[in-house]
Amino acid sequence: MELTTMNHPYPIMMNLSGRRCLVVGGGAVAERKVKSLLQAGARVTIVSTEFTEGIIEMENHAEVVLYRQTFHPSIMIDESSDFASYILVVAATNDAKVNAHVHEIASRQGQLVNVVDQPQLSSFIVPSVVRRGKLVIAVSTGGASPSAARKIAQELDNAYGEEYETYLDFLSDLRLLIQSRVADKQARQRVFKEMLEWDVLAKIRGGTFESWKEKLYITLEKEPWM
Ligand SMILES: C[C@@]1(CC(=O)O)C2=NC(=C\c3[nH]c(c(CCC(=O)O)c3CC(=O)O)Cc3[nH]c(c(CC(=O)O)c3CCC(=O)O)/C=C3\N/C(=C\2)[C@@H](CCC(=O)O)[C@]3(C)CC(=O)O)/[C@H]1CCC(=O)O
Ligand SMILES: NC(=O)c1ccc[n+]([C@@H]2O[C@H](COP(=O)([O-])OP(=O)(O)OC[C@H]3O[C@@H](n4cnc5c(N)ncnc54)[C@H](O)[C@@H]3O)[C@@H](O)[C@H]2O)c1
Repeated sequence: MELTTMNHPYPIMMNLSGRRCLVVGGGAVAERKVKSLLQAGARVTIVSTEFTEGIIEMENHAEVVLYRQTFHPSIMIDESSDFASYILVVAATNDAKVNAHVHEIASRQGQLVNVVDQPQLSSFIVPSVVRRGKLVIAVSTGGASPSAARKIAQELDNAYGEEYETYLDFLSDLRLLIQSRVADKQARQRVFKEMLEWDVLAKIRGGTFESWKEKLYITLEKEPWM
């Protein structure tokens, strides 16, 4: 049997902060997609005949709007309505025809669309994700086995501890400092590589990181930087 999902997916990290997204359907799958959209800072409108308890609780969230109604194309087409201008659409009902209809309208309008029961129609699929502050690890099987994607992500979840959040914040701050102080591109890149060899993670785990960082910054202040 041939795999009908994506053979060459293009992985991207999208900035959805403040962007409007539409989820059609209010079951367990819709709830999972809404949660991940909210984590990304999106504003989410959910249209469904019924909602899970979890989605109803989300109504208190400032970025969530619920409409209890049957899907109708005007929801997505009518420019004057509250529903227009979604950057991203998720078709998550348990009715394949409705999901296909949502897909058809979204595609016609050039919107990105995820169809939860027909991956072959989707312009994007959702990976399993592990987050440690600025570090985001996304695992996808291109739809071949969502449960395998989840299992692999759980393995990575165990392998990459909480210390990675502090570590990435440190690398990010230091990188900005070096970018502002070291004019020579090659010299900058040497320092970036060298930074990765310092055993910072062990220092974070061992509780000596803050005092070490303080000393490092004092030393760096004295550096001639060229
Ligand atoms: C990663 C994750 C993200 C998320 O949903 O947020 C996600 N599915 C997750 C879990 C999961 N989904 C399913 C099971 C049951 C076991 C099983 O069937 O394996 C489990 C396991 C579980 O629940 O533990 C069933 C299932 N999933 C899809 C179909 C339809 C089809 O294949 O036709 C069916 C069959 C429905 C049926 O037959 O009735 C389709 C998709 N699911 C995807 C993503 C996309 C491909 C991802 C990839 O492979 O890269 C894709 C293509 C579209 C999309 O949804 O974007 C999330 C883990 C979140 C986490 O990490 O916690
Ligand atoms: N992508 C995935 O990760 C994944 C995982 C499991 C299942 N699925 C598929 O996703 C589908 C949805 O799963 P679920 O567990 O959330 O189903 P569910 O039955 O719990 O929820 C379906 C929701 O769709 C709403 N709905 C149905 N018809 C509608 C309409 N015409 N207009 C508006 N709302 C409508 C219902 O009110 C309900 O809230 C399943 O049919 C299954 O095929 C996908």
